[in-house]
Amino acid sequence: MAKKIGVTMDVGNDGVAVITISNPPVNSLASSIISGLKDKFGEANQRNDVKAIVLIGNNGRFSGGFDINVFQQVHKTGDLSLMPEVSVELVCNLMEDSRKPVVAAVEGLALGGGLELAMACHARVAAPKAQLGLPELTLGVIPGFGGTQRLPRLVGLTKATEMILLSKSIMSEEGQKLGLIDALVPPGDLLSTSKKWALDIADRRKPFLRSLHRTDKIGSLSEARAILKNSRQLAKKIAPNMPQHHACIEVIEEGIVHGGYSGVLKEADVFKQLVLSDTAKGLVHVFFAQRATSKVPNVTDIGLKPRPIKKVAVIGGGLMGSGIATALLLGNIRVVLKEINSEYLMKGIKSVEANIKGLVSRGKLTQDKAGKALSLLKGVLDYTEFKDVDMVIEAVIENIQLKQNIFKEIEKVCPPHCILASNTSTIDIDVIGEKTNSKDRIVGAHFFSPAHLMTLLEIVRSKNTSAQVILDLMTLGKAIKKVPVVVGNCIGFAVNRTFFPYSQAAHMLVNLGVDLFRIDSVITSFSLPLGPFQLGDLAGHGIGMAVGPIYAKVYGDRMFRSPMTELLLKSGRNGKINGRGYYIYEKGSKPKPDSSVLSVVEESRKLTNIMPSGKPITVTDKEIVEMILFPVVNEACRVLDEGVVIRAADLDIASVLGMSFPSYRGGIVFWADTVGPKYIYERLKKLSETYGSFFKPSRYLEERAMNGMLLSEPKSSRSRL
Ligand SMILES: C[C@H](O)CC(=O)SCCNC(=O)CCNC(=O)[C@H](O)C(C)(C)COP(=O)(O)OP(=O)(O)OC[C@H]1O[C@@H](n2cnc3c(N)ncnc32)[C@H](O)[C@@H]1OP(=O)(O)O
Repeated sequence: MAKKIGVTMDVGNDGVAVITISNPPVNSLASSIISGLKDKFGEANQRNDVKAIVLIGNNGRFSGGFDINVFQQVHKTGDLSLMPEVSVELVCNLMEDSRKPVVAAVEGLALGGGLELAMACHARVAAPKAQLGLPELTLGVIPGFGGTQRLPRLVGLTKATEMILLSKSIMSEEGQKLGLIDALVPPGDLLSTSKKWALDIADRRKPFLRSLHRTDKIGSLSEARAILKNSRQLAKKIAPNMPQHHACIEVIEEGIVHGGYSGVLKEADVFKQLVLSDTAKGLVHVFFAQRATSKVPNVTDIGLKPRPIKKVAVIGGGLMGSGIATALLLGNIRVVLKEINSEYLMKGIKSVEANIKGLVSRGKLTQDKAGKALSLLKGVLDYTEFKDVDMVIEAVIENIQLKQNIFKEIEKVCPPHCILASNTSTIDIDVIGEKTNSKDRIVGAHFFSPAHLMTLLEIVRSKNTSAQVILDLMTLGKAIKKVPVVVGNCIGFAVNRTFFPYSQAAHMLVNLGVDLFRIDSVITSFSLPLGPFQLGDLAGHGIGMAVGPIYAKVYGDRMFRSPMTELLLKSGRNGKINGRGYYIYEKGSKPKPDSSVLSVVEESRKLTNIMPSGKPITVTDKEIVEMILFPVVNEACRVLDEGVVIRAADLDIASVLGMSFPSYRGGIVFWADTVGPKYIYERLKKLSETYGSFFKPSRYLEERAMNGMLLSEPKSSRSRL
């Protein structure tokens, strides 16, 4: 069916013009919609038969805001003139300053520019459960249609700054309590009530309120300054490396000090500067990249329908198994948790309960929902319950033989339609299923720890996995609020494989004489939440030892063999699990660098003996970032070259959600393209000449650098240079 895009106006006998935005699926404000709105509001203002106006969105959604595709066009071309003039021309002049009252009829959602249009109306009538918010900061910009000025005037400065800085949306019920929504009515009454409201304003039965002119919720200048001081502190904490939060506070302050209209003008200026920032480019890329992961060639485009998955068995109640079980339960899926003895089973169930309790105590889950989730869990010690499960997720230790045996057993006890998944983070899926006759229903379901909190789900497709199984798992992933990314089968898959050089490079630097705590601090300043050593502590060093040989077997030509992990374990430090690693972990306090670990470091340095002339090397912070992250980019190039991901943007999303690579840098490949493939290639070449093959540029990187191509360009495309 063709999409109907445009703005229509119907004028009724009652003298109300209903202006409707149609741009499926979310009625985003594309340039054509904006010019349509200008035309229709201009016409409504002129026409003598129009007394009042109602603005509504088609198909139960008011508007998802300005068309983010336009940002992408501006980023590609650098041409700011692609951004239509909206804030003054349409929002202030044609809507808010109109002599005819305008009422917004809000249903479904009013986000970003959508809410901003609604706030410029003289009243807002909403249906229940409509989502209202200004999420622009998540795209690296600020609200640009007057939202920075009107929201504080409608809900008060404290609530407005919280909603804008945290990009937190609210429901229309809360909106009504705050004064953002004037009336809440059933969806069936939305249009009629809005029309009546508009006529009531026109006939002076209700007040004709212009949001920008209001001052009743702003408070005194000193109160406002105190609130903005807190907001600045919040911004420093949540977004130390991003410009839009601070810029937004400045713009809000302008309006408080010099009046709303002055604020609107400053907002427009700052908005234009921010649209072109690297932060906006990275965040807009992430927005589209995340949505692109749902499009998997030969899976989502061949007319298959997902089969329902209602009951899942999880094998293993350790950290991963209990986390996966928690995620499934929270998604209303019945879970059978299997362990090998009652002690382990009790431990697993307790972990699930603790995960759920944690969510309740942090206010993320109601007691009611927690109870419902736990009622869906059943612990078992044998396979009886497996006879009617739709899927099994194996989450035992990384032992190939053990996994092979489990798959051989479950193949016999599960129904033929049942999906057989492994949560391995490393082992080849084909090898795991080698001893079965069910290769088409064997798949990797790689969750990231803690599995009930981390949103990435790597779906590993072996050469035999059927398209139906992939689609079913993608659908399940979405149902439990994960972002599924389909990847190819190889040791480490997309994320762990790309990032295996991360800790190795850090180990090399330490062995070359660089302070390990400095490395962690430089990397966290780059905005990764944990440096490589603290990350190692969190994962537990035993894991590193277990998977090291598996990686060495296939990627041995480019590995740095550091004795440090083994020495660390020998000295009784397994990381956070036992309270000691590179850092000391005590309940209730932040990890503290443990200076006594330096004796382990010294021992390692003696064994590797790689410091030039026995002296520590001197490096800048920038060089530390490059020596740690360029090898990661280099491995990402191999992942792209081998087609482990469908598109480069998938690896960006996987790195953001699986490794917490800063989203404002757009993900690992996007960031590398921003830095420049040629520069990265030249730096790696130089480093490999000095420090060996660990840094040797990959063929893919070399080709891209030589041909002036971006790493993200699809293989077939030609260089523009
Ligand atoms: C000047 C102004 O102040 C600036 C702005 O308004 S910037 C825009 C502010 N608005 C936003 O940030 C909202 C962004 N969108 C969303 O959060 C979510 O899409 C949503 C809550 C609206 C809907 O979520 P959901 O139903 O899960 O659908 P979702 O898959 O995300 O989106 C459906 C489609 O709409 C597209 N879309 C959503 N919002 C869009 C927007 N504002 N512009 C362009 N496309 C948009 C998505 O890209 C997706 O396209 P696809 O099907 O081709 O992949």
